[in-house]
Amino acid sequence: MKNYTSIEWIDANKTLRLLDQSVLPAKVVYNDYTSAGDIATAIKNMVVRGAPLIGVTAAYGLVVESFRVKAADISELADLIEKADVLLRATRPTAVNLFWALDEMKRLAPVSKFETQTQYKAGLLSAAQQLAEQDIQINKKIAQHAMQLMPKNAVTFIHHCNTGSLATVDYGTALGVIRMAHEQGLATTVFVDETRPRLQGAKLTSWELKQLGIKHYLIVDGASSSVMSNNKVDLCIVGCDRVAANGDVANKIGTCNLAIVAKAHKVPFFVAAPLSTIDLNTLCRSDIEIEQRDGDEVTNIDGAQIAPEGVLVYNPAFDVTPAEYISAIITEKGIVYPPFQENLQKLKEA
Ligand SMILES: CSC[C@@H](O)[C@@H](O)C(=O)COP(=O)(O)O
Repeated sequence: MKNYTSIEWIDANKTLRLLDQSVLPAKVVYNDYTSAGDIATAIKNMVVRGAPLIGVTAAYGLVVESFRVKAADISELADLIEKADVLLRATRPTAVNLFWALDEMKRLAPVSKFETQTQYKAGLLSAAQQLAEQDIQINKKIAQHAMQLMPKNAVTFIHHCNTGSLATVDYGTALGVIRMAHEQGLATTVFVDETRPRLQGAKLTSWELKQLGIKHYLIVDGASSSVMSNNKVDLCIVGCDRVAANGDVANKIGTCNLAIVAKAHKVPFFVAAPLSTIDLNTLCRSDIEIEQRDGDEVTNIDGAQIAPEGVLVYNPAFDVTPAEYISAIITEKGIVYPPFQENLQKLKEA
């Protein structure tokens, strides 16, 4: 299997290399970035996407900016990094990993810790590298914990959006679970929601599963009830962009529909989430800002208009699945079951 890296630091020219996810699977294109402004645009335009990858990319946004700008002294450099931080925070509002990663950069590499600009830049780089490396280890731990939820010999999943190597630094969260099930020898089948309007399932998840050699069927989002009626589906598994303190889960639009259908068919519904996605400061679903995106995403597919000119479009990029539809949340520290309010708090404190 060829491994396409979603993100790579090129130290020789202080450049961040990102796989352009907006043109996959038709083209495999890497773009190099040397400014926080261009990285902010890449996040906004979904050249990179997926909550954990957005966070790590933003962290590197500060790093490239530190090498790009010319500051008179370390305090001026810190001001310029702060401006970049503000710019990066304004890109996508729902995935809490973005804010978490930028907060982590301040915690791991506070300017007060350094005397020179050179030291500060090296500190920012090392912090971003730490976040990137840790993401891979966390994903593998999530998958390891999830293995206890798998049936013995064969497993059939329904998966929504893309949560694989492309949505993370590597391995993936929900797709990492699927990948580990396959690696451990279970006969693995995945029904892949195409995930309108951006088609992350059709374009990205099928692409990843194909490279991993995992059997999968691409389905339209509305097919999940039919699939659950006519096939033995063991479980639904999704990633997420933010888990509120009460266990409500924000994820790609359509996740809540899938969860409701799963409950009606008595199919367990699991969420794979690193601790960085659990935000105890967000109390419940009404506290989560849902990103609204351009109507063109709905009226056009790959540049071809499919709806009448001027049609009104409502295009929320995410929905929130109420906690009562979620069987468990799988984290790197273990599996959290209801009551989520109490158990998420305990997990974060442990
Ligand atoms: C491990 S990725 C988890 C989520 O970020 C993923 O399910 C998702 O909703 C991605 O949305 P996207 O709009 O493609 O960034």
